[in-house]
Amino acid sequence: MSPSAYTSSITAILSSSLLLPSVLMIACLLFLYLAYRLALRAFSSSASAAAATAPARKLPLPPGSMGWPYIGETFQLYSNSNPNIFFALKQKRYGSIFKTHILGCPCVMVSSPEAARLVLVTRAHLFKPTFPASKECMLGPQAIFFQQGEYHARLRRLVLRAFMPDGIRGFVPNIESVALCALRSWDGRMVNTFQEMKTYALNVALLSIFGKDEISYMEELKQCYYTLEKGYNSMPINLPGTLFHKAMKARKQLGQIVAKIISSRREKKVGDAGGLLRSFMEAKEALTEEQISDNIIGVIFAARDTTASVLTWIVKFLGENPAVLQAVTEEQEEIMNSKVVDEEEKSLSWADTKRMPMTSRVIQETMRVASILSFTFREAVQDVELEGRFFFFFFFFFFQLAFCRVPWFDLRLFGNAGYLIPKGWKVMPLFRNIHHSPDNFPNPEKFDPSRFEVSPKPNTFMPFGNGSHSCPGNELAKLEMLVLLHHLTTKYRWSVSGLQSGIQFGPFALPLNGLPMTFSRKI
Ligand code: HEM
Repeated sequence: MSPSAYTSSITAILSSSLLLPSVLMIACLLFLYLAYRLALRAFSSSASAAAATAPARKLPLPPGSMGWPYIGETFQLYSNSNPNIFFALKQKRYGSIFKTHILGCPCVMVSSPEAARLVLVTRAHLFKPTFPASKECMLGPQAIFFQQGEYHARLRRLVLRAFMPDGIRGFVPNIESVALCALRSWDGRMVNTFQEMKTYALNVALLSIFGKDEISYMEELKQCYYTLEKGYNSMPINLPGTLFHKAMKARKQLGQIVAKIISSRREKKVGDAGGLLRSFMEAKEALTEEQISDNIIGVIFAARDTTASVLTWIVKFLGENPAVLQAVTEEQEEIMNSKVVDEEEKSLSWADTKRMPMTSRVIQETMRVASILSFTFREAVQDVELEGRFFFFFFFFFFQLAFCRVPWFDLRLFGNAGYLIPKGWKVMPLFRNIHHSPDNFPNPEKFDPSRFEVSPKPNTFMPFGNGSHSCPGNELAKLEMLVLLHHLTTKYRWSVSGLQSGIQFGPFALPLNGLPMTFSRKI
């Protein structure tokens, strides 16, 4: 091939519409990679001055302030009854990753979807779950929340087996009975919505744990659980007379009740009652009675206030948004009418609960707006370097070129080359900030279920967490909410008692005073 022919064929290839963007892209990627390496080196050298006193640090700590010695910024966090105000102010000032110091612990708070995913999913092995020791001994040190590694994976398989659709679909008629019974008991009364929803959620949790047939010991078990619960947020002082002491005693009794249920099941060889206990008892690698009871108590704890808070918010939001309530009621009435045979209403089925898209969107939007779990806690098990945003830039740039769009540059992406999270520091992914960011959800304070007609951007909607510790009870939670809402909207109307607005935290976000309401039957 002559040089001129060679040159012209290269020109022809280069000018072809497919290759030119690719060459440009490779050149840009190379350029950005070099820039990234240079930035990393710059950070290393700026940190080297401190290397004589501290271990070599490649990256700086995140921006933020650490407050006073030991107490840190605890007062700033608790000076307002709403901790989200503290988080939002910090985020505005320092960006989506910032450091602070709360209750004697240095913390890094993360509120970008990418950083939260990194902590909870892609590098989850570098961050262990962490709870105050008093909470751990109250719920049971062998409960799933506190575990990592093989034991955690084993427990999680057993819990998921009980709470995945196949494990719970058979419970729909039983959950429906529990819902109808609850609604009947509210009829014509002024009730504290949250307290009533707690009773409903507890009954559903016990059903899903002990199965349809288990009725012995249930009252005793509930009474012990109520005492345990009262001590959960108390000062951890284990002296006779204190709430904490009573709670620890109740915890011991709960363990004994679970042991009695296990042994009576073994004697009777009850096999088909279903539920979590059955899943635990049929584990290939047997669990001890203590492990079973720690996890049963833990699951009751995880299932109850969470679901009850979301249900309380749903009742509030539906009451405040008549058009949405109307749409939900119409959807539910259509299902109800399709279930009437010979003037009798048949039980809901699992398939019916899959025909409730509008109601499901209301649940999703409620979980986003209310974000009842504003954040979760992890602890860095070693020094962890959070890479900068160059990685995301690569991805983004590639995407732009691949789809032949005009590349645009978000300068914030050049903002940093990364941060160091030192070993032992707490790390808090801030779910609520992610759910309330206008970048992820336009007009975020507005209750608008229609936004869920399209799926949210990846990692921006995490009401059930993310990764290996994400909520294994999410299918059950959604199911029990749908069943209750079916009967609530088709058969009852409700109104707020008294002028009360506002939020309380205890520890979940809740309408003020648990939302006192009057419910009455429609016909
Ligand atoms: C609307 C109700 C619920 C919400 C919003 C919710 C939310 C969450 C979240 C965010 C986590 C992850 C926490 C973390 O990563 O640190 C979690 C974990 C967990 N949830 Fe739920 N949950 C709900 C209902 C339930 C129910 C009904 C059950 C059981 C029947 C349950 C059982 C659990 C368990 C056992 C874990 C710990 C999982 C592990 O550590 O591997 N939750 N939940």
